[in-house]
Amino acid sequence: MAIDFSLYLVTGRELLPPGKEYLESLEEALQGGVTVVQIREKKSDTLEFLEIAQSSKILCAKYKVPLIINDRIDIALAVQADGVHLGQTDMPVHVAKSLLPAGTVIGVSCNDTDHVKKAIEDEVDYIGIGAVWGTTTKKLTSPVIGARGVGSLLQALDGTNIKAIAIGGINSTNILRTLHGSVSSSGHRLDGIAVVSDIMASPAPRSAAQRLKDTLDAWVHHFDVQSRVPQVYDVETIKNGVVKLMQVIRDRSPLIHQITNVVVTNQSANATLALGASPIMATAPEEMRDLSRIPGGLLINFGTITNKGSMILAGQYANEAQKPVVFDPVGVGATQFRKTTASELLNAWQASVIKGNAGEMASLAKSNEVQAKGVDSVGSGFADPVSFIREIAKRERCVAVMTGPTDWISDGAVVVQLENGHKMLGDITGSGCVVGTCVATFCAGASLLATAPGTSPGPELAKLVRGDMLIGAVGGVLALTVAAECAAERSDVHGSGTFLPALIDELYNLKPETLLSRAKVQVW
Ligand SMILES: Cc1ncc(COP(=O)(O)OP(=O)(O)O)c(N)n1
Ligand SMILES: Cc1ncsc1CCOP(=O)(O)O
Ligand SMILES: [Mg+2]
Repeated sequence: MAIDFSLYLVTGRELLPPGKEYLESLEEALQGGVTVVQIREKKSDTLEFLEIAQSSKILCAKYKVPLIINDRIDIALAVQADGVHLGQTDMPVHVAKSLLPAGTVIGVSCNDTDHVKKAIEDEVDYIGIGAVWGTTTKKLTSPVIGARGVGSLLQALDGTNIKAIAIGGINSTNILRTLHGSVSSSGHRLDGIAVVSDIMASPAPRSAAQRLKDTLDAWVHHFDVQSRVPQVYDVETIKNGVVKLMQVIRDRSPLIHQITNVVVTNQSANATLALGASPIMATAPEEMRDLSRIPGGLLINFGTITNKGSMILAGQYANEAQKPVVFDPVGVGATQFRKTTASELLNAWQASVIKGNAGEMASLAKSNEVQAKGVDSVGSGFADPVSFIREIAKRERCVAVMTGPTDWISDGAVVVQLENGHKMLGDITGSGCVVGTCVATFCAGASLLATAPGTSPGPELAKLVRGDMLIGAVGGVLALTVAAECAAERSDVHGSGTFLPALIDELYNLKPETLLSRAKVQVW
């Protein structure tokens, strides 16, 4: 039978809030939009499990929602359930199939690609991928895999008709990030999400289910619309978009929260001010939530990793607030600690933009084509930067920026090539970090523009953040590189010592017409 897996409720009677009856809670959840129900009774004896399954079946039938039984083939047979869900240590699929009537839906749990390969061989109907996030509902025996981990398992399903849902720690605040971040590079997306506590522990299961369902439906709609009508960018649209953002930043002075490294804190804050925005260089975990509530953007630069906990919290809160998160993985290839931390951060939140030099981007992509020495990139870069940057943007589900003598920016579809800048940028410390600051500032401008009163969220909902992050990224890079050209041409600049203040001056005085006339933009 064809099942709508979009909102899959797994029951957990032990989580019911005081005063809430199980069947009352289940009925409200069904009214809220649950599309499939799995009865999971880990502590009940057989008779109790059977009775719960029978009464649940009657209720599910009333709402025409299929019923699946967790673990127990005998109970599934006894209540004529629509399906069973089997874990890696439960009854093997081929045995279950031999016992159950033909057409019974079979789902299995998968935590790695070997599980997925086996599920394909076993010709199951769906897989439950997880745990995606941490959960207290079940004692986990395998590590959580994050949204990016779900994406690689989804890719292993390419070419099959097997449906996929994610499970583990999913709730109304992280559902969008789960859905968005788990789309594979090949474009394979989840068919649904499964939850226990977000619905079962709620005193208002109808609204809890409705909230999840509304987000799911909106996301699927935007995903489909977006893939059918890709955004069209040409050079004029890009340049005009950037100029518009310059004005928004100066008019509305967004707050740019920056967790950055000790080397560049001062010049980053000054660059932010020079563009007309307002910097706050805050690192205490206690203030991350409050800061996320102020419109603007977030920059996470891990040049000196001393605040990992705050980096995780700040990004998660920014995702919740649908604010841009710009990630600058400084020197990511230099140490194992940096590699692990980058992966931890990218698993904890969805970046809107990732910015790095060729060495840093190569390390993130696990490519050996470009090497790095410390925080610097070595050699002449990628043979095919257009394909490289497009692929990494697709894989990380965000805008990717690769800086260097030529800057490359992609949203996974279009690639923008920028040829501005000056070699003196390489003579001062932290110029790459300041590019990150400028990108975060322009992305914040893009976010303010998109959330202006009367503006509908539009397809940006699917990007986890409102606003055009591609234009934001291009704007940030162009502002700094054009200002660098102007600074280097000044007669009062004699070397790197006078270049840095001149660069801040030129950012401060940057005129739209200067940017428009100097910008060397090409679109691929
Ligand atoms: C939809 C869905 N996915 C995964 C699981 C976990 O099943 P399993 O690994 O067998 O663990 P238990 O639920 O039996 O503890 C699930 N139940 N549902
Ligand atoms: C059954 C199961 N399998 C993997 S995680 C999980 C529990 C998910 O519960 P919750 O949605 O409350 O995190
Ligand atoms: Mg099981």
